Amino acid sequence: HMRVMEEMLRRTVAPVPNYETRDKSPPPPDSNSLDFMHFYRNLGREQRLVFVEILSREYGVDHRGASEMARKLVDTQSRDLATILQAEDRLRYSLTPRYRHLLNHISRVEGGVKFLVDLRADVLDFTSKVTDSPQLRDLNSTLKSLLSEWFSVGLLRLERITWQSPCELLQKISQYEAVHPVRNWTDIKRRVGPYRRCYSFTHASMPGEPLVVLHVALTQDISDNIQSIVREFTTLDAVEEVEKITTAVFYSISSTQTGLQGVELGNYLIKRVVRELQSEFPHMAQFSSLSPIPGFTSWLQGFLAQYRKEGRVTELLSEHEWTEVEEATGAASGPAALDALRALLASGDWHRSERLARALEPVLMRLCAWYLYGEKRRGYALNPVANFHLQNGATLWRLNWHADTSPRGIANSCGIMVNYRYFLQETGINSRAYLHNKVITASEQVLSLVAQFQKNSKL
Ligand SMILES: CC(C)(COP(=O)(O)OP(=O)(O)O)[C@@H](O)C(=O)NCCC(N)=O
Repeated sequence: HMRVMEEMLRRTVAPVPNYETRDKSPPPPDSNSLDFMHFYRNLGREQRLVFVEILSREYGVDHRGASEMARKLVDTQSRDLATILQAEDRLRYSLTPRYRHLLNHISRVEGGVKFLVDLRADVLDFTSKVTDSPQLRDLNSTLKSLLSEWFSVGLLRLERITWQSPCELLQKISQYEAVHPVRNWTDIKRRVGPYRRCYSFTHASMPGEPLVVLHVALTQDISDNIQSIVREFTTLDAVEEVEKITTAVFYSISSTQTGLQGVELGNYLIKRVVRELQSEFPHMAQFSSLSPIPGFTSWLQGFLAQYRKEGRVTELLSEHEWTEVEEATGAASGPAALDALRALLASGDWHRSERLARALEPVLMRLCAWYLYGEKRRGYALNPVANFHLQNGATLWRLNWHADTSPRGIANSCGIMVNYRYFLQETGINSRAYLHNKVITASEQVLSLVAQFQKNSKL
């Protein structure tokens, strides 16, 4: 197969036109791109990896040519500006990988942009799982830079999905819903019904394909639980009373194209929807997410195990809290009580006991505040949803106990949900503070929960 692949690449990846005639040379025939796409689509996963490795290795930058241009540029430093600019442009041209010309040609044929989105999804998959080849990383960054230009916010179209949208679009929206799964027609009808909005970004190169989907609830205050949004049986044909709409609650966002990861579509969509809602409801004053906290329970299990191993069991809960846990579980004190607690958290059973839930609320709330505010990965919030909203400039605003009482909500995050609030005048400052200085903007409620955690763990 290698020979067939190499033959296909030789035939379809046109040589780089030389610098002097680069603007005059005719583009290669569309058939080159179409043959390349057709060949690639018929390869299995392993073969695709081999194919893109050859593409990235043999059809990248001509390193010798680039270093030659670099030397020439150094030699022209004493010359006039026009000569220097010319030498710089030659160097720039020599640093363009040969496959970038191919990717540009592919983007111009029917279905080419969608092909490149899917190609990047494969490359991301390979670089994250299989190989760490620097050339493959270069191919990924070339694809990402091209896609970021083509999918820039000015070229995206905002679409509102309603009950009158085509069935196939409503079905896609239901299937893409990654945060609170849609179970049936009534579900999706509610999500696009009264006091709800559903928006997506689409792009001319991928007609009918929602690239990222945002679900919004229109309310009178910032929701503190998801049941009132996805469960409550509001009459599906109610007429919206504008005076009841002062707040927008973003309760689900999902991007649908893996290959567009890093293009920040979700961030752009939230900002665009805020503007859309402000024009529909000029008096709208509050914008916030109601977000899950995926990973909190499993993080907590590891955290408790760590404290048990270090014999610091008493530090996590106060005397009184341990007593409550021991009485509610009948466990002995110390490590045995901690093991009982971990077993309860693993099963979610604690949630059925009113008394135990009341005893655990302060403990789990301050541990969750610490998880969101204090736990980091490379300096940024460990929790991916927190990281996403904080990058957008949102404020870590409020933790909500008993916010998602579904089995999934209890299992994933002990039923706790969080509001990342968008104070529109501050998102720019907050985003820069977070991205440049890793500063998390948090509310008094969150900071006091974090302080309680820190006080306890210094006991
Ligand atoms: C949260 C999402 C929408 C952010 O996407 P986006 O703004 O495009 O960020 P990025 O992928 O460009 O970094 C995306 O990461 C996603 O779909 N996550 C899974 C569902 C969820 N909301 O956590």
